[in-house]
Amino acid sequence: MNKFPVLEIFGPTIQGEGMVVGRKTMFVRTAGCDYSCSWCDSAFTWDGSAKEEVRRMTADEIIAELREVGGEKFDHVTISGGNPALLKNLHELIDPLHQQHIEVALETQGSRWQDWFVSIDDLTISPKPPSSKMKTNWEILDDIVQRQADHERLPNTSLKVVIFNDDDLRYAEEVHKRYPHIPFFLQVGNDNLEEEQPDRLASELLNKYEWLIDKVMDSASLNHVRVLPQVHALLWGNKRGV
Ligand SMILES: C[S@@+](CC[C@H](N)C(=O)[O-])C[C@H]1O[C@@H](n2cnc3c(N)ncnc32)[C@H](O)[C@@H]1O
Ligand SMILES: Nc1nc2[nH]cc(C(=O)O)c2c(=O)[nH]1
Ligand code: SF4
Ligand SMILES: [Mg+2]
Repeated sequence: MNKFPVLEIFGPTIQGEGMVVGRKTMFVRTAGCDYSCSWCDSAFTWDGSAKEEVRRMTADEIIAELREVGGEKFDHVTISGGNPALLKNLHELIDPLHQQHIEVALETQGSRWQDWFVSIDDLTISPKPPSSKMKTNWEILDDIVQRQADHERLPNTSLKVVIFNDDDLRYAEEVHKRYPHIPFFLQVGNDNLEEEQPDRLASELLNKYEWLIDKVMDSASLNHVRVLPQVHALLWGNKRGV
């Protein structure tokens, strides 16, 4: 059995973002990322600050802990990171979850393909806009979308772009134009990762949400889209494990 680097197992909570926002789910957060986004809200997964907390776990051990923490009170697991698409053998976790009638979602930035993508129920691909300082590899992103289409998995796939400024909006327009048939989400960027008081963060994020809504309403190339905040950030701020 392969071992996966795990930083957090928590829930049940609501999926706070994107295509299945509001869905009751457990989270498994893996360590390690091939990106280093300037505004990453989970930088502890790759910047070394939590390296002592990383546990190398088999799929069986992860599922046992999901049951320990969540009991019978879940039927959906979201795998995030870091970039869980760095893990070649993740089907070892996904397949037994499906056997237990548990749906599996995954968050990734679209920098790597894995064959097990086609068995994910809710695949969120979140290419990174200019404010992140990361560069999109369009060839790889095209390839991921094409492979999902070839396997008739587009109904299980979405794109989610985080927006901090006008440049990011232009990038989002470019992504939506390139993949018009993929459900498209624009998400409010949180640039106050230091704030410890949830109510103060919420009021800032709501202002940014309104700004983003106004911008999207005003764009003729962002019509078949959804605009969302990070609901968990509105409720619980920058707290980990919620
Ligand atoms: C922490 S990432 C992990 C998964 C994967 N590495 C990715 O970026 O898609 C999960 C989601 O959080 C988003 N995210 C990260 N930092 C954020 C921030 N400061 N504000 C809003 N969304 C953020 C990412 O764009 C991604 O959609
Ligand atoms: N509630 C909740 N929803 C989320 N959606 C995406 C998350 C992530 O960090 O990937 C996340 C998270 O950490 N918590
Ligand atoms: S790709 Fe995701 S986990 Fe990696 S640095 Fe960017 S937001 Fe953070
Ligand atoms: Mg998060």
